[in-house]
Amino acid sequence: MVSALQLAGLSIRYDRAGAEPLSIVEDYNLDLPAGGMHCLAGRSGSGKTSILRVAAGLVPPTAGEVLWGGESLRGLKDDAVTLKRRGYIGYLDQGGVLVPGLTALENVLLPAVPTRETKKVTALAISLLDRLGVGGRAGHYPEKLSGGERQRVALARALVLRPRVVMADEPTASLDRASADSVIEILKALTSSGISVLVAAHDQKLIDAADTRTLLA
Ligand SMILES: Nc1ncnc2c1ncn2[C@@H]1O[C@H](COP(=O)(O)OP(=O)(O)OP(=O)(O)O)[C@@H](O)[C@H]1O
Repeated sequence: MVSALQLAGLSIRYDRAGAEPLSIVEDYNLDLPAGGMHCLAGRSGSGKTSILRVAAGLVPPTAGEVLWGGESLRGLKDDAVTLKRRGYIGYLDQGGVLVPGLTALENVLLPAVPTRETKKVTALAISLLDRLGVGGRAGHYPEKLSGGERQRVALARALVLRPRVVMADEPTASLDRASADSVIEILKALTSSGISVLVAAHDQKLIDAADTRTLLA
């Protein structure tokens, strides 16, 4: 069966003026099946976000390749990667940042702006907010939401285009234990519906919840 996400022989290196390049990973491999959950763990600065960004096709690797559903991103132009990403990857930034002047529902609808299926997408956005337990907050602005609620709204936004793979950067950071636990439950529920999850985490409970993990040095 084709992996939902594959990182093959991946190297990520940053050039540094007057110093040796900073190597994040060298010849790193990851095979994430449909419905699998993998966690990138490691100290702050070990490279979790760097790997997520490369895996999401936001930045090309120094070497190696990224494959989504068996299709390599190598050689694709930025526009083509962006288009492919829209239908395939849902990305949840660190901190679940929302746009301040927009309601929770409007934030969730943002990735769908270029689509013409407004009614259908709005119905899906409302049902996602409901399922994530923040349906009653749809009309609220981000400053009126708790950290846990903002994180769920950001997760609904990452899901609104029905991605096959969700990538989440420390989705439980800065949440109290109860909110963090419910985000973990939601991520596990996604995997039960066949969505693959790649997370970066410090949170030991989230690390333990994953099927497989990489500990970055
Ligand atoms: N574009 C870049 N150019 C140069 N160095 C970078 C770049 N992006 C990240 N780095 C460096 O690479 C290292 C890894 O950063 P990264 O954000 O991937 O780590 P992280 O494990 O996600 O950290 P945290 O847990 O604090 O979020 C850090 O030393 C960072 O300063």
